Amino acid sequence: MSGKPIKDVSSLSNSYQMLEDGVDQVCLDTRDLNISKTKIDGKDQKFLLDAPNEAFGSCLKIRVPQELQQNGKRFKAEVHYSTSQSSTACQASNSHVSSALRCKKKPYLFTQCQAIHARSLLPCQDCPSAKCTWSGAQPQVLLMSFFSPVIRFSAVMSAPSWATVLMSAILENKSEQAQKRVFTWRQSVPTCSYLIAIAVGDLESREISSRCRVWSEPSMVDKVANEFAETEKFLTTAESITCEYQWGRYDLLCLPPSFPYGGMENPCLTFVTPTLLAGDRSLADVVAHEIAHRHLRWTGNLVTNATWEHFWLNEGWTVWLERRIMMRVRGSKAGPKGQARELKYKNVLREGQEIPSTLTSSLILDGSTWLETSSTSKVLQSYMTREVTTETEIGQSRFTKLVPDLQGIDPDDAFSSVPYEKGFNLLYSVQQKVGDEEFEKFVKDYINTWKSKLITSLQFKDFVMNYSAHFKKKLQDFDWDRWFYAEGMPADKPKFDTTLSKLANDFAHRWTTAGAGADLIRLKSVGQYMLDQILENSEKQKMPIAVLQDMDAVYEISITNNAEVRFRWCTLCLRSGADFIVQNAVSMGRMKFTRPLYRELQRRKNVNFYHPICRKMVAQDLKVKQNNKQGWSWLGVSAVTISAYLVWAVWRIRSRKCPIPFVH
Ligand SMILES: CC/C=C\C/C=C\C[C@@H](O)/C=C/C=C/C=C\[C@@H](O)CCCC(=O)O
Ligand SMILES: [Zn+2]
Repeated sequence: MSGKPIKDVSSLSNSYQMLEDGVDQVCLDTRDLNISKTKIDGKDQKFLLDAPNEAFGSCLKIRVPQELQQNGKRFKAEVHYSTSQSSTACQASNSHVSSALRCKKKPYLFTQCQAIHARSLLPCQDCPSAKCTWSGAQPQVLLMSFFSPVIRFSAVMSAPSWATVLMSAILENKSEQAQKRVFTWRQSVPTCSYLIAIAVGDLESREISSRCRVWSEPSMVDKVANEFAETEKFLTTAESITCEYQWGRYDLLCLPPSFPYGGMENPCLTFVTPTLLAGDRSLADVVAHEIAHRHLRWTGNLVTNATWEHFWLNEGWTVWLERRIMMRVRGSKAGPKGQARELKYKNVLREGQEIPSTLTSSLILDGSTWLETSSTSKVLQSYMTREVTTETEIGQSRFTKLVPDLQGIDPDDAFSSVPYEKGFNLLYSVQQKVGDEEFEKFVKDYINTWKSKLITSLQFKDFVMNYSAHFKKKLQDFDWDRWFYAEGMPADKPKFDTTLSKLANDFAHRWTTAGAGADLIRLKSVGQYMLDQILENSEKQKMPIAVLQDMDAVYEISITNNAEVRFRWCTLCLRSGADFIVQNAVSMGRMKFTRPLYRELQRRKNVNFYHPICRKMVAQDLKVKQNNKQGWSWLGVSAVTISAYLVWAVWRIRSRKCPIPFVH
């Protein structure tokens, strides 16, 4: 807690059983760990740490004595180690990380292990195919003991008496000892290393339901409880679509602003970014997404992609279920901002067709426009519509394959919205071909068949094609190879209702060309999509600052609490050179926003605020060399007071009344 991620030496103790003769070493993934000692059955043993590979770290090899090298032999291997400041899994700080939330008082530590960062927290088999359970044992700083083949490890953590330790597990015991608190955790569902998660800080909680509790720093906790008050409703809805929730508790931790993702489906304890705190629950679809991961036994946490190449099976399915949940929860009733929903569901009724998702974020609304127009997919989107031109783009285009080749590649480098949106498109396309009712039944059968198993894309294809004669017939021309292995979107994509997207395009066109007149837009969803379209148009033709001022007068965009809208607005303003907008910047580290804004900003300041994963990826985006320990080597170049992301609030037109709110 003093700047180093995990300060003291931890010991990790694994039990192994030989499954064949002649295995002479135990190999574990590590990255930037300081290994001091290894033991087999309590006796010191030699170990070897491979030279580090940039993407994958170093393999730790512990020598197994000759007498234990036969099939059936059991032994215990121990690793004594400490993490280092370069740990990409951890972000620890004394106070400044939380500053954007004005909770500067206490240190905070949190981890993010997906995809392959667990190895920088503990030596482990850091791949989705290795799962483990864990339970409490002797109190130690961090004791983890693994058993093979279904590995078990125990997690006992101590912290100062003001601090709370949380973990992606069920709390077994909490005790107070001389000026410290000791927490013991149990996870009885076999879980992959990428789902191990820890957070330590000055944390407070509020109960939402008998199985849901939200956590955050004290000054935020009521806001967080209000924003995520629908969590239990999402959970029960997911249960009605699929099956009973398996993980016991569903708690939610709202992290400091530097958390690099929207949400992370850590078992029993979802991690979420504070950028979801819109104040009106309008960004709760991310919570539905994380529930979809964990609630269902199959979309990620119980049925797991066998390797990261099949990541779309985690995320495409999760997006499908997230949208299903939101349809059920928000669809039938008009909410406080009911106009958007009403219009959407009128369209559904009129056309007898489902509009995917709530349209609250950048979505595929239109058969001819897919993917979000912002965020990480900017480059990817361009492949759908035009020829690839630059070398970087050629490098990236391979990741628009649903099943990319990740040989030798750090999964972080391949990450984009492709597995999410293209994956969803594939599933939705199958649904449209076989019919809604048949698909719903298929979903339940799929879950029951594959729960607690690993799955590859080809296994999925076989399962679908052999599911029933009806499926076989309806999908006889389905071009699986094109979906899996070709770049971009296949021509045979699902059809979506385009009413709203046409409306948004029309408004965007009017703002772009005439510079006014879009004042009929009352709907947040359309407004957001409209901004996407304007952004796209503004690549060719900058929006004049006067028009932006007009837009802000009409919609009051610059005071919205909706981070999705704010992000688009900031990008647009920056692109138009309206730098005066960004003087009082508030920093947020969610990569979805940070990376594109950094690309837009091309300015360099406040780097150490950001999470190590975010720093790495942004450094790549900007093609600069990163110095892990001190932030970026180019830090300090800029004299301008601009942090990276959400850049907020100085400028607002006060002289004009805003007749129609953008809907905040
Ligand atoms: C082809 C796919 C390659 C790799 C997949 C595995 C992991 C990628 C790695 O970079 C980690 C991703 C973590 C994601 C966590 C949560 C997301 O759902 C958040 C999405 C973006 C956001 O909303 O901020
Ligand atoms: Zn997900």
